[in-house]
Amino acid sequence: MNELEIIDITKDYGQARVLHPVSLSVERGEFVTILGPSGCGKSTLLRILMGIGEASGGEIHLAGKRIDHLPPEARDIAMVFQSYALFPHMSVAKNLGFGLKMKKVPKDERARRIDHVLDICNLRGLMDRLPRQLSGGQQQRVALARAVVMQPSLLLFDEPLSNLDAKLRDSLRHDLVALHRRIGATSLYVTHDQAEAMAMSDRIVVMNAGRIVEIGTPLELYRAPKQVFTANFLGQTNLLAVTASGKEARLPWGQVVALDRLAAGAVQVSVRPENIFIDSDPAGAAIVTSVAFMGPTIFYTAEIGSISVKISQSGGAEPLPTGARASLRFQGPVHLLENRLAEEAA
Ligand SMILES: Nc1ncnc2c1ncn2[C@@H]1O[C@H](COP(=O)(O)OP(=O)(O)OP(=O)(O)O)[C@@H](O)[C@H]1O
Repeated sequence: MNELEIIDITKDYGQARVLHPVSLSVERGEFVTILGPSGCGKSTLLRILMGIGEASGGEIHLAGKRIDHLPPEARDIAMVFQSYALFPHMSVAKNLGFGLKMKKVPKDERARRIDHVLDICNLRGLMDRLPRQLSGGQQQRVALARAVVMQPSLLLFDEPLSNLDAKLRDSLRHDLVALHRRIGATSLYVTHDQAEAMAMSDRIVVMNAGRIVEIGTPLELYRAPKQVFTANFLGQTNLLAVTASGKEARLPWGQVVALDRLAAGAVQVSVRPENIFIDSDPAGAAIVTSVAFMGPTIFYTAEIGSISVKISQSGGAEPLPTGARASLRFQGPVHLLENRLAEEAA
């Protein structure tokens, strides 16, 4: 059964529509990420879910109950904020107990629950500290524990790791997903960081300009994106204009490849840099225009006529020099892209 149902939620500011009808179902226990660039409407949607922002239309159902008309405290949702939002004058233990006290949870039940989250969030030794006596990563663990201790039907995360350095972010990312699985929570996580979304999520919801562009598992969206926006936003890609005939198309370097469905005429395909192989070839159609050695990978750009192609090669080959002639060979799936957003905007 779906734990969360968002049905045709819209948001208008005066004449400006910042959320077009957005619908999304999240299953119980799922970890779903909303991924999109700044200004796409992620925070607006989160605020509406939380009840701190009002929708212009639509419905929200959580655990079988309609909640969009309820105040935040009656929604059974807990949120972890980017800024931690801990009470500065309260110890860790008091921060964890505050929400439970407000909900009039009996004292012994409170103590039991706090005891449990201190363990699972690895905070046992810090329970008497004030927030200012904690590192950023520790504060974020307290913020997470404070949400988890409420045992909500839904956990919301608003870019909770973006204030931390890269290394800490990686390890907290891992802890957070492990905790989500351990407590069997249903989680909706908002980020603009595609690597974070790929690493953590059961499914990713790609948003742009107030609309859901595409929904899928990280693997589906990376390997077989349907929309140009998704192909571009998740990792690096080459968007190539090709001419299709039946189930075949010719890539700019002359190679004929099979398409995943029938098409005719001018179409766009997404070809990932790691699916193109480059070889030194004095008679090749490509000229290497840049080379960046990154340790395990070499990134190239090569030109074929007026088309520039990105290639990434791993496996320890000797880098080709700039200016070298080369031949390119594609291996992997070729997925036709639709351009629904451009059509809608037109
Ligand atoms: N009070 C407001 N009045 C008018 N427009 C607003 C208001 N608040 C937000 N917007 C607009 O709504 C759109 C969505 O904003 P929102 O904050 O949800 O984006 P976001 O995806 O969360 O971006 P970021 O990652 O930068 O926080 C933006 O175009 C923003 O300018």
